[in-house]
Amino acid sequence: MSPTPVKIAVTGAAGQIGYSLLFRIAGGDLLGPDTPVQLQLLEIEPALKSLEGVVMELDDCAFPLLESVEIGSDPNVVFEGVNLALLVGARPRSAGMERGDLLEANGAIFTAQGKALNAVAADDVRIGVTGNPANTNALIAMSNAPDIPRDRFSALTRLDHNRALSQLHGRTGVPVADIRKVTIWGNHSATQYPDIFHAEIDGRPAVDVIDDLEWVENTFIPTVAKRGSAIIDARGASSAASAASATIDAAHDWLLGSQTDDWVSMAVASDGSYGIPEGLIYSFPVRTSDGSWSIVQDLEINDFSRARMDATAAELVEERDAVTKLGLI
Ligand SMILES: NC(=O)c1ccc[n+]([C@@H]2O[C@H](COP(=O)([O-])OP(=O)(O)OC[C@H]3O[C@@H](n4cnc5c(N)ncnc54)[C@H](O)[C@@H]3O)[C@@H](O)[C@H]2O)c1
Ligand SMILES: O=C(O)C[C@H](O)C(=O)O
Repeated sequence: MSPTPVKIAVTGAAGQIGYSLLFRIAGGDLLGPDTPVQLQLLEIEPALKSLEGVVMELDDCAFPLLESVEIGSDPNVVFEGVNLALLVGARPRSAGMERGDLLEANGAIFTAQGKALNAVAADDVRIGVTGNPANTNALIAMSNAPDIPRDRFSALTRLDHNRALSQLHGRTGVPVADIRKVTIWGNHSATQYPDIFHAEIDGRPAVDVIDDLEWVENTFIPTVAKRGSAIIDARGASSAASAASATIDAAHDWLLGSQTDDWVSMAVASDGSYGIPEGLIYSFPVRTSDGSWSIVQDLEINDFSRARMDATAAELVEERDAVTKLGLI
């Protein structure tokens, strides 16, 4: 008997990330080669025609695992029974738009989507937020879905984690598979803190292998933290295929588990670990297994790390205060 199909919702499905993400999911990259998937795709009304074209292409791939595709613009219909919701669609920042305007525009989207998930998603639903500002969008969705346990929400910092691995590989030549225990702390923004003080490269402490704290502080950290902007400058559009790939990595590891001798970075509701205010959606080092995650505990935090972890937490507190003032949470 073939396994039960998994219903996966993707929002912003006609967008750039969607154009990579949907094909990877349908090809089995998220849940493996034995699990059929049913895609339930949400877009705004004006983008539905374009999404129809994407669905024609999905059909034309004849993916053996893709059981069905439904599209629509009403989250209360599209989220019906979903086991996994990947919230990618968001309003991009346009010229002259302030951070507060972006929070407000996206706040409306994530309020409605949180309520819809609360009403119609499956009991085992997991929700991954990629659309920016990802951490605070996840906070808004979580706050508007009181019946869904808080540990079912996460925001994407896996792209930052992967970027950190790649930079360390570039510096040392060691394959990314042999670089472990890198952490992204905090917000998916330029204040994030990519931390290598617990990392291992080829089984040795990363700081010993790198042996250049000036490079860590002035090259590694800013390169990872500002990589999104560098890609926008180069491509004229924000990262899409790499963001889709990280969205897949994050959901795959969440649902199927991550390696026990490593960890991944995921922005999840803080339980107060490491002194981070309770309830903030903050990126921590986590271990995952079978649809659950736990924050890696008892890492020693030096003064250099503490200052950066607190600075990115402060930005998230500001964002939380702004959306609280707007009545979104
Ligand atoms: N967390 C990360 O690592 C990361 C990385 C890259 C991009 N992003 C963010 O991901 C988001 C999507 O990026 P993209 O390149 O695909 O953008 P895009 O503009 O190409 O696509 C976004 C899509 O979302 C749709 N959309 C807007 N409002 C919607 C709503 N209420 N319901 C459903 N769909 C809606 C739009 O119609 C559009 O098709 C952006 O917010 C971007 O900043 C996050
Ligand atoms: O869309 C952006 O602002 C950048 C994006 O979040 C990224 O990290 O590539």
